[in-house]
Amino acid sequence: MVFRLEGVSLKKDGKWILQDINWKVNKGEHWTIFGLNGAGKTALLNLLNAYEFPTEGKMDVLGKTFGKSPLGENLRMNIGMVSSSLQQKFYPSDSAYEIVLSGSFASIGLYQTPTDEMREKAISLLKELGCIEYADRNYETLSQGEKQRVLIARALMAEPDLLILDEPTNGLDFIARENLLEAIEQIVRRADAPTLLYVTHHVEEILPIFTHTILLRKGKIFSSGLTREMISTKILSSFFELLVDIVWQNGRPLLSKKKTRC
Ligand SMILES: Nc1ncnc2c1ncn2[C@@H]1O[C@H](COP(=O)(O)OP(=O)(O)OP(=O)(O)O)[C@@H](O)[C@H]1O
Repeated sequence: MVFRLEGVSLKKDGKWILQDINWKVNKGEHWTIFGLNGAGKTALLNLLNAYEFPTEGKMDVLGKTFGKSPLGENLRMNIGMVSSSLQQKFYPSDSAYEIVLSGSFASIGLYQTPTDEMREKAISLLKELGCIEYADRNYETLSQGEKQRVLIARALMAEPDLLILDEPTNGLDFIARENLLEAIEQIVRRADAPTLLYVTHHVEEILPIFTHTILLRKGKIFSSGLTREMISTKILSSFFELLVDIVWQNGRPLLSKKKTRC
């Protein structure tokens, strides 16, 4: 088991942000968290990263029970996180290579001396994620898509058990998005592949590697299970409260609004 939430609810400033979340993720599964704006996706990630604690319910993440073992940094060393808010935190003059290396120490900036092994690993990850040609370029000069690849390589440096990709395609054009999705698909082919958690509000980004999907709406689980069952015309029409159509093409779902007759 990678993590389990049982009856988890989160209240902030008097408002229930998440309610009665029951969710179990097993090794070998890769999940998408699909929800509209304000559904509670970020709140859920903050719980998994132990930045927040549940107001009610029980949580086990990577063998640590919330409320029993010391969490925080300890847990976060095993969770890789890539998000647009993280993108802003790096020093603009650090090179892509230095940023990837800093993943070994889970630090923003490089303050410790990396070993030869770390350096080799960083170069190999830069190659794997297709960023070797801009490895020496300053972070600030990289495009949005290039930055995301570098941050994924950085997250993989620490060999996390769980890799969370929080809307990684934000701001990418079609080609950059598809290239990034291809790189994400390659991650699960690694011998030490982490469990992937992919957060999105775009159905078409749900790749065939994502075996399971959780549909989150208004702080509650609307439905969860096998992606092929969740991403259907019937379930999504009910989820959106709007008649939609899902067509599968090349293993990917395409969403459109159903035409209603006048
Ligand atoms: N401190 C707070 N006090 C009151 N409401 C809050 C607080 N923090 C978050 N919320 C509300 O909780 C809901 C869920 O927020 P969250 O950021 O988790 O949504 P999200 O699914 O990540 O949305 P988005 O896709 O837009 O990023 C939102 O309605 C948000 O306004």
